Amino acid sequence: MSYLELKDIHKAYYLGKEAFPVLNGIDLTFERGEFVAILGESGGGKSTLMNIIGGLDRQFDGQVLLQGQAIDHHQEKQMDRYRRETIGYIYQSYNLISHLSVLDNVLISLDMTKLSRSQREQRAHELLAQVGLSDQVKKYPNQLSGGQKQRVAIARALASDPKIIIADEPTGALDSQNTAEVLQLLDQIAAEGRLVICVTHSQAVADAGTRIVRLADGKITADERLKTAYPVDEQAQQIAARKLPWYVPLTTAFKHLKYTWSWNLLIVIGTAIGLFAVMLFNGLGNGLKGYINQQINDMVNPQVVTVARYTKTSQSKRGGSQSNQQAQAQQAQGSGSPSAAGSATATASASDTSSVKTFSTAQIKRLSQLKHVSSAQGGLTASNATIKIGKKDYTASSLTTWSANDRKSTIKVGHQAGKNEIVLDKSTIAKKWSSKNWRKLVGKKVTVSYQTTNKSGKTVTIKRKLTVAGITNGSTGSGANAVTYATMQSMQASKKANTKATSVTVKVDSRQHNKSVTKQINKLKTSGKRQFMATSIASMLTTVNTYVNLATTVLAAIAGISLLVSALMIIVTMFMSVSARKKEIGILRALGESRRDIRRLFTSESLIIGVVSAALATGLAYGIGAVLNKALYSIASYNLIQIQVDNIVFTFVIALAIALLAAILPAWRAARLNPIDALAAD
Ligand SMILES: Nc1ncnc2c1ncn2[C@@H]1O[C@H](COP(=O)(O)OP(=O)(O)OP(=O)(O)O)[C@@H](O)[C@H]1O
Repeated sequence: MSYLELKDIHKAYYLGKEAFPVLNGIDLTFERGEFVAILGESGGGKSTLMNIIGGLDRQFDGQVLLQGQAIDHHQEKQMDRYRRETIGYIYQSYNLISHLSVLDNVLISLDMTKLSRSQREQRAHELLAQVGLSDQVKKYPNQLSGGQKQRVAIARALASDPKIIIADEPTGALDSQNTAEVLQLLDQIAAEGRLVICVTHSQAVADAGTRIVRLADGKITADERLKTAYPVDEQAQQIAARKLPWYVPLTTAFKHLKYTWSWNLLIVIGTAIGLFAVMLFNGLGNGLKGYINQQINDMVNPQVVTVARYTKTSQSKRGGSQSNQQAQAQQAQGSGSPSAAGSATATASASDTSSVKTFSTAQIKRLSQLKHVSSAQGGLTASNATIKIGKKDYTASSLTTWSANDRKSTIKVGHQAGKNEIVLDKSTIAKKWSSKNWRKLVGKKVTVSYQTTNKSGKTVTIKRKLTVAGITNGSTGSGANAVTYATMQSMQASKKANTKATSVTVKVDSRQHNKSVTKQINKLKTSGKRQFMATSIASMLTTVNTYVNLATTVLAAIAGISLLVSALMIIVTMFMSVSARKKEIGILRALGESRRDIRRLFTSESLIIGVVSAALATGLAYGIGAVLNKALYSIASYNLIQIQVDNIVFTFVIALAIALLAAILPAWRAARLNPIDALAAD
């Protein structure tokens, strides 16, 4: 049984339906230790035969048997394995990978062996020393002479310890001295017990071997033995082969990107700009939400639910929408913007504390006993009060009782009102009194008066001298001009007007329960009738946040269009890369890499571009975000751009998704390339 046997090999190339026969029934046997020259004229079919022996060509008739076992050329995986384990190629045009160093060109083949990393490096160095290139390992192929390149190719062909070396015109591009050296190396390789098959049209080269096979018109015309084959040590262990580990295409991709870094940098910058824009808008969304929340929380207590009595008439007149409910509740409590409070006067609060439904003590108690409620406090409101300071009158659109909803932080000077004291609004009262010395109002006595109806329905004027305890700057109007509940009750009582609460401020034990407490209160019924109408700042915040989210998502989506451009850029780059690297693909396939390995190589390149772009985008977003925050701080006293971890994660996920999608087609195309066509590429 011969080591390698060719049985009745026929091969024809087709142009359309027309067949051009190249090999017309080749029968040959080869043994290890032989250095066989296949000699023939140009176009005689030598390379075609080598591609069949080497497992690159699968379209032929006949059989190739290795140690008596027929190789199934239609089984892709078996062929990959055959090339990986058994065959080593040496080409006329060297076919080194230009972006890998001399050492890496040899290591790329060793990566498909089971040797450890250090053993692989050691073997690569030994092989390069064997071909006389110890001092050239760090160079790249374009820094070598032709003879040196061919010696690197020989070292690479031997790396995985294959038993068959196929050399296709290995000396075709070399001068006589390099030719002699390469032939000597090939002879040494045969002497190691390998089968060397060398294609040539030079008789001198053929004479260096142990046997000459002549090929003409697709047939063997002569088979001549010059020397006996070298003896073979059958006991010698072959280095075990393995499939290419997943990380090797990744590192090869990285090396290629590094080699062509200037071009790739442009792609990375282009992609990063799109990602950066999306990230910045998301960061702006976070900042705006945070800012709005902070502003609202500064003015009102988010742990508070404001309750008014439910009235059906107002409900049906106003359509009963939630916003109207809110308006009514706010009106009863005296909150809402100053203008809103003013317009409310025209409808319900003109009747003030007399016609607005009031709360009984039992009702307030009922509210205070609800789940997650820590306290419930009644409040009164009067509209269009007159504040007389000295001899001048000032109009306060509302006078309310200070509640848990009012923030102490809104008191700019002075303190909260105590008994027979009042806090006054800064812009509508204090600053009108004196734009410079408004602070001096604290401690002064003012006369507060307003009209209301008493219990018998008569209009009465309530008047009381109060001391200014502080000045507030609460732009919501609630608590802008406020007294204590007790003070207001005593003022109302002086003219037999209503002293019962027209609103109740309910304090919730934690912010999360705000919504559920609001719901609970709205559902409370007595004799089947709804009693209360609750509203909370938390629901307002939710609405505001929804709008901000919507706006920033739209902005981020617009910025996201640039990501499409990024994706196209990566696709184009990958397609160009595949076209430019056809030869490399052919070399890797000839070395035994599978289609999957080739797919991984190009997908890895795309993914690396994606990850580096996302990293650059993150850096840009943080850098430019910080600059913008500094510039805008004077306006809002808040960092308006807040990039969070989830924004970064989102950016990386998007970048990887784009890179992956962009890589699919080019990587698929690369993997589908016919290795012979790929090797023939310029
Ligand atoms: N892909 C192909 N499609 C069509 N014809 C082809 C193809 N490849 C090779 N041929 C033809 O097959 C014949 C044999 O080519 P092959 O390359 O095997 O010859 P060769 O003996 O190696 O020649 P050379 O010494 O010039 O390299 C030639 O006539 C060539 O034109």
